[in-house]
Amino acid sequence: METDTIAAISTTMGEAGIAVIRVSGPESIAIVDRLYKGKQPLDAVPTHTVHYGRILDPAEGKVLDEVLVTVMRAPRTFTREDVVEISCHGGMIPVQAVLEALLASEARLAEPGEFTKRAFLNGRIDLSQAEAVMDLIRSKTDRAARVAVNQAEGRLSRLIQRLRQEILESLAHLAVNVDYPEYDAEQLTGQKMLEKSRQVEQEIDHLLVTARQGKILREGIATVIVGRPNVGKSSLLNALAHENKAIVTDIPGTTRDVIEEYVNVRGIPLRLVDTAGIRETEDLVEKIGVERSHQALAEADLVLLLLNHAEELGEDDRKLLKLAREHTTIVIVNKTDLPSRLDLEEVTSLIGGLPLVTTSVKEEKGLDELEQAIADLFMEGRTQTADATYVSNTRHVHLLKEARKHVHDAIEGIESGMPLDMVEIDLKNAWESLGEIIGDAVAEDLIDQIFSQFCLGK
Ligand SMILES: Nc1nc2c(c(=O)[nH]1)N(C=O)[C@@H](CNc1ccc(C(=O)N[C@@H](CCC(=O)O)C(=O)O)cc1)CN2
Ligand SMILES: Nc1nc2c(ncn2[C@@H]2O[C@H](COP(=O)(O)OP(=O)(O)OP(=O)(O)O)[C@@H](O)[C@H]2O)c(=O)[nH]1
Ligand SMILES: [K+]
Ligand SMILES: [Mg+2]
Repeated sequence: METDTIAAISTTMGEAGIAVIRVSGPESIAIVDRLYKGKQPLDAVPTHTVHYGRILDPAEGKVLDEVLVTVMRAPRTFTREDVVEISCHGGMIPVQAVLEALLASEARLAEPGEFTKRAFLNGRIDLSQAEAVMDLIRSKTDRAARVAVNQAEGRLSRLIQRLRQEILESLAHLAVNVDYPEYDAEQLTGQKMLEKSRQVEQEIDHLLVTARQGKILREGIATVIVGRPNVGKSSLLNALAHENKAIVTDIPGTTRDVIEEYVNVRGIPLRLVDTAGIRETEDLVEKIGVERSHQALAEADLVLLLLNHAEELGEDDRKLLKLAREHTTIVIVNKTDLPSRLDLEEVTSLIGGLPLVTTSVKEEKGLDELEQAIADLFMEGRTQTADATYVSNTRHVHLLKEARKHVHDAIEGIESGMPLDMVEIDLKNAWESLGEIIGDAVAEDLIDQIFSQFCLGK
């Protein structure tokens, strides 16, 4: 149990309607009470009640802010410690002044994530739930937020606990077998362990399948728009972003550098990159832009390759098409509002099996089809249920893979007739790897590292 009392501003810095300072720890009520002037002292009020009053400068007695104070006594609080929240008028001066008065009065400034860390250390939530709180703050789409909320409420934790329980049951069979060999023949024990282990392996596999989608939900799909100058790349970025983010002109070579924008396509976050049109060029600035385009292409998860419906296929197009076939690419024939000069048959033969969409960004045609093509590629055609349990955290994915390997070793061990006490080691290892996901017996420095990634006041 921590003994010091921590305080931090828990709302966004800057001008706002109100700002909340959170104080947690054994002295939180006493510390705030020394600065607070209201109808009654805070140590006399019932728990989970809100009180109007003023915060005074302890030295000079001048009013720092008019506030509402919420008093919540342990253990029914966010941290399971005594918590006091002070709602100040928004605006940095009064909030900072109140915080400074608290710090001058025995409270310590909280480290990033320290409130949530205390909730974890005091056993209110486990590690994967704490990590989900952070994911929730950072989520960029509704769907990502929903996944994080589910995880914060302990859905992944319960699944992991169930898997660990299944492994424990296998181990228990073994223990019975060792203690009372006449009770259960070794072969029968092996058979039961095999069944259970296969089941666990399958469930871990299920979870790992969700990991790819989980990563997409968290980080977004690195998507690059490429194509010859003037095919409409920047126009497409603007259309997908529903905003004029990139400069569009009829002059080829308008985009000189890489432009990045987060867009949300049917709940899938794309980290969309507009690039300089790719062509052989002598212009130095443009040349650098073109090189960056090539680099963006190399790093992309998804390539949107634009061709011009109103122009014949050029050498640059052919080169790009060849490159694109090495990536996950959607070929887009743009400017279909203009008369056709593009040989679509040739395009079809050059792109192999790549999906092809025709658009007129100018007339806002074909954009739905494009969005559908993107969704098809990345949601693998499956409808997303809101209640699916996703793994989205790289630390969790790594540990699940580790656990899967141990379980697999156990299965192979049983199948090849290895002594069961050897198999026992593999299963114990699997049990431990799974335990690390929920923070069972993880090293202190890892915990510090995880929580330090949180924002201040969380
Ligand atoms: N003002 C304020 N709003 C907030 C938070 C906060 O700390 N303060 N939260 C902070 O992130 C989130 C809400 N999360 C919370 C989670 C648990 C408890 C809590 O007190 N849990 C106790 C009591 C539950 C009960 O009474 O039923 C517990 O679980 O023991 C409070 C907030 C979002 N909004
Ligand atoms: N007719 C027609 N014009 C379009 C369409 N899409 C874009 N344009 C026009 O084509 C011109 C070039 O568009 P941009 O979006 O700047 O093209 P870009 O590929 O980003 O060009 P660079 O950055 O110069 O490589 C602009 O005048 C756009 O208005 C379309 O579907 N039909
Ligand atoms: K242009
Ligand atoms: Mg452009």
